[in-house]
Amino acid sequence: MLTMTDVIREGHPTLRKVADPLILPLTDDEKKLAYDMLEFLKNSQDAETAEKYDLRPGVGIAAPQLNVSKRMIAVHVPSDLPDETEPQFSDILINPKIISHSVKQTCLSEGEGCLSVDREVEGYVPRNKRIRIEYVDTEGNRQSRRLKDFPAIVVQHEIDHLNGIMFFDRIDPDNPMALPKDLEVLG
Ligand SMILES: CNC(=O)c1cccc(C)c1Nc1nc(N2CCN(c3ccccc3Cl)CC2)nc(N2CSC[C@H]2C(=O)NC)n1
Ligand code: NI
Repeated sequence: MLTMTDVIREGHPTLRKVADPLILPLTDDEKKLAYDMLEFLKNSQDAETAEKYDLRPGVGIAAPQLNVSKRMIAVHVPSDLPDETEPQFSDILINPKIISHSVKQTCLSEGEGCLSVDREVEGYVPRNKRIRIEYVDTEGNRQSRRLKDFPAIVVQHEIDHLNGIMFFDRIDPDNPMALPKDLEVLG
């Protein structure tokens, strides 16, 4: 299983590289990494497992964060409804692409965290409120999804990792709490 020792941190050059597209079909190693990434997220969200293995909770992770410069991300966003067990969005996205997006922007009211960033970075991270993405799943099938709000923020944060972009690159250095017009703060 993956633990925090497998996650590279801010300053590691791989986090600033543009990752390579994956060639299908995935090799067995690539498939195993994909499943391990999704399992990491689920483990990190389970209080007992997270405590036992010292995992930081996350809802998204990108292969470059495991020092694998390939265009693959895993996302596991639980439902925010208490009695709902089905996640809002959970999948492994191979060669994901944002096909289109809303003009409207959004951001998390509490700012963003990242498994590769061991410090609190204040400030709003403006992102598209709605996105349409296309990707290939681990079985090689092309998928198309429309996402909005938190799941959309998470997928944009992880796709940024595939392009060497860190969330704090998107915070206005002069006024981190600046709210661009047409931006709706989430949560
Ligand atoms: C600096 N302030 C903050 O971080 C911040 C501070 C407060 C609130 C938010 C909302 C913040 N922001 C933020 N919180 C998250 N989590 C909330 C807790 N949750 C979680 C925790 C425990 C069990 C299950 C779960 Cl589900 C895990 C996910 N995740 C992200 N991001 C940014 S997009 C990728 C995603 C990611 O997975 N990061 C590791 N940002
Ligand atoms: Ni991150």
